[in-house]
Amino acid sequence: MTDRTTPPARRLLFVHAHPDDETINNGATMAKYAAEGALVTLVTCTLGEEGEVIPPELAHLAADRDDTLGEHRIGELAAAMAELGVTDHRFLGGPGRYRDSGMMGLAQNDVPGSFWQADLDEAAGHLADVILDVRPQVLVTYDDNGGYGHPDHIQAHRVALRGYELAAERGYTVERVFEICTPRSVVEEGFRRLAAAGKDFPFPSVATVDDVPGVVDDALVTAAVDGTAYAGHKTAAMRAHATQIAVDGPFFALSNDLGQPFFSTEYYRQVRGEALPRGADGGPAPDLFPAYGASGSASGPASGSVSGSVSGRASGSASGPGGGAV
Ligand SMILES: CC(=O)N[C@H]1[C@@H](O[C@@H]2[C@H](O)[C@H](O)[C@@H](O)[C@H](O)[C@H]2O)O[C@H](CO)[C@@H](O)[C@@H]1O
Ligand SMILES: [Zn+2]
Repeated sequence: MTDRTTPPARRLLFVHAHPDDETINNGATMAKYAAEGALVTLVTCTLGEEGEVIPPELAHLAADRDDTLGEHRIGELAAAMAELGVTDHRFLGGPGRYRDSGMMGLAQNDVPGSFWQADLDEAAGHLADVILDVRPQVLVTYDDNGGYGHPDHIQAHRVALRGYELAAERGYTVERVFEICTPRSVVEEGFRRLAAAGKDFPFPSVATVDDVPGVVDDALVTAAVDGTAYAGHKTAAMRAHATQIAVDGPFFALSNDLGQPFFSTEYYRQVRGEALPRGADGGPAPDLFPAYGASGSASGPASGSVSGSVSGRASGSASGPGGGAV
């Protein structure tokens, strides 16, 4: 239980699959809100035990060697959170409760105790406990494909939306739920920037737009959080996840060595709650909380709300439990 006599006015909950996803997807957003005095809570669903290992000197940590990568990534995550100024980070059901399921289609998907095999309501119940403890106004997770079809990302989405429902049944409704996304125009510009780097590009191979998770048409983007001022914090936090991420200038690569552009503005699509007002220019809102202009030009809650049943089956060969609506 969190002892908060007077919790910060603004409280956000991020639900992620592995240590590193929070920084890759929301590092600048988390640093921004933490710096502004909001309570930023991260729930990570696995320890990332099945990940690959970039530094050769740490290769022994891998699941098929010492199988101590999960423990090591707890330390990486703590270091990354320190860089972002995030002090409340938890593992769903406690460290090691749900094991990394590996990439879609691998045998690890079917291992008892893997997150992909989790009982949805049990896992979502753990998240609802956190929601009732923190009482966030904002919840952030992946889209129903987990961004790129990883089983733990898909399951994290399902657990997040089901946890939202269970918390509401227990008396607390999160005001707004957002899915992580990236507008197509931004991704394309990022790859143009990458191509312009030419021979100075630091990685042996280049990712493509299709390698970027959660790309959506620009019109579907609800909020764009400008974290430019926190780009250094995000970069440092990515470096803290040294077994998973290599950073070089404005680019980064995962263990697949596919260089991709780094973004310090991070994007969100609202899927639950009262519709967030558009930005002053009619574009995406600049904040995950409704702004009320000092001029009295209240841009308060727009009319209408966002709802829908969340469903989706994993892409790929594994047919994980808990498929269907959540
Ligand atoms: C960003 C992310 O979700 N990383 C996951 C992912 O890691 C990828 C996986 O090892 C793949 O085989 C590599 O080609 C790719 O470069 C990695 O990013 O899956 C891991 C296993 O489930 C997970 O631990 C890691 O956090
Ligand atoms: Zn992940």
